[in-house]
Amino acid sequence: MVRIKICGITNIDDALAAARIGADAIGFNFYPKSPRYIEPEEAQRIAQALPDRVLRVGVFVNEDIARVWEIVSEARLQAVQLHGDETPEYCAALRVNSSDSGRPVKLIKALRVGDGFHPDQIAHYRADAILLDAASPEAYGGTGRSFDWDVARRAKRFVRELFLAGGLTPASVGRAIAQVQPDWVDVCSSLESAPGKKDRQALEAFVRAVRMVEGRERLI
Ligand SMILES: O=C(O)c1ccccc1NCC(=O)[C@H](O)[C@H](O)COP(=O)(O)O
Repeated sequence: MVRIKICGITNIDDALAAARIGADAIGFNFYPKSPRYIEPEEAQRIAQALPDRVLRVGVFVNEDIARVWEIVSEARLQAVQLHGDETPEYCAALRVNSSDSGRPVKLIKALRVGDGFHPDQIAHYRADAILLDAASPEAYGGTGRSFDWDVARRAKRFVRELFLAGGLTPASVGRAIAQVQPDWVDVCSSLESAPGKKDRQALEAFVRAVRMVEGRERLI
């Protein structure tokens, strides 16, 4: 079963709607330059209103490790998504410090697929999961750009758990799943009516498209 992560949640209405419609994970963005930035205190308030089954993920870009753990603890996150230029050494150091949080926190390393990408890179990261996103000169993520899914398909054998991201839409996600067979699909901008604000119909259409490809559309 492919799981669904809805990223860039900034308000409780969108969070609860995403959970109700069937999201398996919610992403909170703690990169101050993102139009989807959320204060840790607000993320905590939203996180505690979500059903337990929904994974709370914090998205970070080149953040100081101590600050990452501060936010993990404050917002009671269950996963950290590193979406910047974090090195394998940074990931290893973050892992060592993870014992400070007193509970297991999933580490997701995002890699951007552009000209310089090679699946061999993946082996260098001690992460629980790898997220593949499109590279862009303009922004680290949330760009709505996609990349050649065949790269993701080939990279899958190097990965314990794969998140497929980058420009997925209700219309394209079915084909992406069929081609790549990822463990997760991750989506942000195609479901927005404005940056940081999700569109209810698009959310529903996305979840329905994922369930359809699995041949088990549910009533939502
Ligand atoms: O969404 C952002 O603004 C963002 C900014 C900086 C780093 C990461 C960011 N988003 C991370 C995500 O997980 C997005 O869901 C992923 O990049 C896919 O976005 P989209 O192509 O818009 O579906």
